[in-house]
Amino acid sequence: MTPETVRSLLIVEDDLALQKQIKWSLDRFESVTAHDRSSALLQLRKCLPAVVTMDLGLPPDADSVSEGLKLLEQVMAFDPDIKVIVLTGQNDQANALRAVAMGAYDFFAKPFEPELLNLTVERAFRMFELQRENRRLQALQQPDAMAGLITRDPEMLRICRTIEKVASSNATVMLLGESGTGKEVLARGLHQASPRRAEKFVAINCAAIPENLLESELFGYEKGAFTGAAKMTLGKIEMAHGGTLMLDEIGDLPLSLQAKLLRFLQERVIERVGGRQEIAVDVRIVCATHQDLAALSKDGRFREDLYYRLAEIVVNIPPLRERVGDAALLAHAFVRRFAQEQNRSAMTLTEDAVQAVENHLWPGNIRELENCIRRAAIMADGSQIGCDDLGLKSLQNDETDTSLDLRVIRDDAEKRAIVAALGRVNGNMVRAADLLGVSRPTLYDLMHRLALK
Ligand SMILES: Nc1ncnc2c1ncn2[C@@H]1O[C@H](COP(=O)(O)OP(=O)(O)OP(=O)(O)O)[C@@H](O)[C@H]1O
Repeated sequence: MTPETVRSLLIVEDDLALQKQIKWSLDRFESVTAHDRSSALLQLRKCLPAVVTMDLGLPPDADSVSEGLKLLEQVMAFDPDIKVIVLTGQNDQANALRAVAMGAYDFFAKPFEPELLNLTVERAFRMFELQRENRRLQALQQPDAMAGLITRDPEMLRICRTIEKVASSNATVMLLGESGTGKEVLARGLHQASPRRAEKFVAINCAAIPENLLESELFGYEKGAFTGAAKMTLGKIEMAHGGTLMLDEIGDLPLSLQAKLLRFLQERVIERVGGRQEIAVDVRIVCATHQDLAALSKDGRFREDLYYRLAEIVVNIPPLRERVGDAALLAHAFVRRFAQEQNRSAMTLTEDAVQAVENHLWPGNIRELENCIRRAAIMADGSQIGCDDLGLKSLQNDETDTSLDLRVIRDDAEKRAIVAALGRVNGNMVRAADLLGVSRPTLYDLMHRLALK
C-alpha cells in the first residue's frame, strides 16, 4: 500500500437496520459494510480498511460470539495494524475484554452514543496513520538500499545507480544474469529504494513450482476450487499488494499462465482459481531469468507481448568473472562475515588463496563463492584459510602465477623487442642498439641478463 492511499472504515453488522444507522452516524468516514464473517473477509482484502467496527454476534450463530472472535483473529492475522472496535451488548464486558486481549483496539456497548463512537473511530484512524508514518520514516532512515551489495566493479556500480534511479517509478524491471549473480539482491534493493519499502517484498520462483500448482500459487484460490482446497488462500500476487512482487525464473512460466499474467499486467485485476470476482491488486513487478528471453520469444516459447510488457527496463548483470576485482573483495568480506557468525577470532585468506579466488571462473557466481568461503571458514584449522580449505588449486610455482609480476612482464617485452630489432638489422649490434635507443654495451648487458646470447 502506497502511503497516499486513503484507507476506509469497514462496518461489520448483521442487523441491516443497525448497519445503516452506524454507517449514517459515521458518514464523514469513507466506509464499506459486511453482514457476516465471509463478506467481512472479502471486504478486508478488497478495500484494506484501516479501522473496523464489528458486532461480535454474527450469523450463522448470532447468539454467540464465536464468529465475531474468529473474524477478529483473522483480521489481526491479516494486518495487526488494523484498528478493530468491537460493539458488544450492554452486559457483555467479559467478551469485550476477551476481544481486547486478542488485539481489538477498543470496545463499545450498544446502544452507542454516535458522537462518542465518532471520536473513537477518528482516534483509531489517527493511530493507524501514525503507526504507518512511523514505519515509513523508519524505512527512510535506511541509508542505502544497496547496503548489502558488495562491489567495486564500474559496471555493477552503474547498475546500482540505475536501480536506484528507476526505483521511484512503477516501471517493470527485468533482471537478466547467470544464476547466483545477485538478481534477488538487486530486486530487494529496488524495493528498498522505492516508495513501497514499508510494504512487502514477495518472491516466487516460477521454475521451482510444478506447473499444476503454479496458477494457484500465483493467483490464490477460493475454498472448494479443487480437491483439498479447504479454505480460501491468497496467491503471491495478492500477498504483495502495495509492495513488490519478484517473478524469478520468469522464462519457465508455462504459456497458459503467461496469458493470465499478461491480463493481470494490462488490467491490474486478478481472479482467484475457482473465483468469479475480479480483485484489484497494486504491485510493482520485477522479473528475473538466466535464460535468453528474447530468443525464447522468437522461438514461440515466451509470448512476445508479455516480453515487451515485462521488459520496460532491462538490466544485464555481468557474471562474477567479468567484474574487475570483485572476487577477492567479496571473498574477504565473506571471510569476515562467516568468522563473526561462528564466533571465531579474525580469519584471513592466505596470499595464494586470494590468487586462486581471483583466477577461478566461478560458474556459480557469487553464490558459489559464498558457499565455498562458508565451507572453508568451518573447515580451516587455524585463523588462515588456504587453497586446500577452499578446494582450489594453488597457483604458486604455476606459470600463470607470474602473470602480474611486472619484472617478468618487462623482461619478456625487452626480450621480444631485442629479438625483433636484431632480426630487422640482420644481427648488426650497432644498428640494433640504435633502433632500441640504447648504447651498444647496454645491449650486450641486456642480452646477457636475458640469456639471449
Ligand atoms: N554483490 C553482492 N554482494 C554480496 N552478496 C551478494 C552479492 N550478489 C549476490 N550475493 C549473495 O549471493 C547469493 C546469490 O544471490 P541471489 O540469490 O541474489 O542471486 P540470483 O541471481 O537471484 O540467483 P538465482 O538466479 O540462482 O536465483 C545470495 O546469498 C546473495 O546474498
